[in-house]
This record gives sequence, C-alpha cells and structure tokens, in this order.
Amino acid sequence: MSLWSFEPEWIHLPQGRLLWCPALFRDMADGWFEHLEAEVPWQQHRLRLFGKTHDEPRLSCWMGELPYRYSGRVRQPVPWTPTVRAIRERVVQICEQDFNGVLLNLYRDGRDSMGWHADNEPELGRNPLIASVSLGAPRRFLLRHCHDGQRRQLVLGHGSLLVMAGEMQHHWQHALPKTAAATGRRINLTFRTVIHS
Ligand SMILES: O=C(O)CCC(=O)C(=O)O
Ligand SMILES: [Fe+2]
Repeated sequence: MSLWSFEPEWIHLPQGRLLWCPALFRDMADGWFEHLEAEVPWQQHRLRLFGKTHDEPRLSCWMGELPYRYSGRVRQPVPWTPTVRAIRERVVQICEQDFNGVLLNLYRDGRDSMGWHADNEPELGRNPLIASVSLGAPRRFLLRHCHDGQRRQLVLGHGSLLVMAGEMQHHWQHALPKTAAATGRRINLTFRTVIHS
C-alpha cells in the first residue's frame, strides 16, 4: 500500500503553498478523537485584551519537548501522550520533518474559535512547516493575504491534513471563525518545530 490513500493536492498561492489531504486519516480519525479527548490535559487559558482578561474561546495544550512562546506567554510542554505520539509519527513520515512540538486545540462548539494570526513566532525559524490535523466536526478555515486582502477558504473535516509551507506565515494570516450552525466538538493539532526557545 502506498503512503497516500488518495492523491494529495498542492494548492499554490501567491507567496505560499498548502498541501491539502482531506481524507488522509479518515480510518483512524474516530479512535484518535476519542483517545485525545480523554488523554490530553486540556487547559483553559486566559487572554488579556484591552486591559481585561477573558477565557480563550477554546481549550488547548502545548505538548512536546521544548517550551514555546506565543501570545506573549511561555508555555511549558506536557509530555507526549501515546495517541499524539502515534499521530506525530504519521505526520513526520509524510512531511519528512521531525516535528518536536504540537499545539492541540479543542473547540467545544461553534462559539469556540481562533482569531486572525500567523504562526510566525521567531523560534519556529524563517519559513516554518506547520502540519495541521483536524478531527471531529468540520469547520471553516480562512486565509487572508496580509497585503492585498485576497482570501481563501477550506473546510477542515474529520481526518484531514493541511500543511502550510513556503513563505505562508510571512504573507498570510489564518483564522477559524465562530459559526452559528449547530456544531459538535472538534480537535485540531498543529505540529511545529521549535528551533530554540
Ligand atoms: O484549529 C485550527 O484549524 C487552526 C489552529 C491554528 O491556527 C493554530 O493552532 O495556530
Ligand atoms: Fe495558526
């Protein structure tokens, strides 16, 4: 059997590229979702905005080998859990990159979300490869170009892999918007390589 259960698609954008594999992990996705929900020490982080603190609209967990500074905070890693280790192995094999950390997010319903940002922290290096595995409820993922405002949209479904590559993080932002539609739980894992911290 080949590594791919179907043809992956490269999406070429001005100043970036995406590898899109909508059904790559479909066979494992139910089991992975169930295990991750139970196994990951999900945390509610607080966010400081205009002098007030709010709960972040999602639960999250930074896992891996090194601390990671983002949103102005240093997150200490929790150790790999068995399921994340197994997912990491598959993603490393496909991307040919030895990811040493992963940010896990749990979106409890359509009110949970992530605002516009780029994964451009200095400790990820110049043109980081970010590998995003989605499980559970499908959600819209938006991309917008930082300078000319052009947009793209993908629906990240159960068992999909999206790899952001090239100069993407310097020229594009991404977001996971809220939705008013009745929406179930979703887990997303973004594998990263922290170079220094
Ligand atoms: O949940 C998603 O698909 C996006 C997550 C994301 O952008 C991040 O963790 O940096
Ligand atoms: Fe991101």
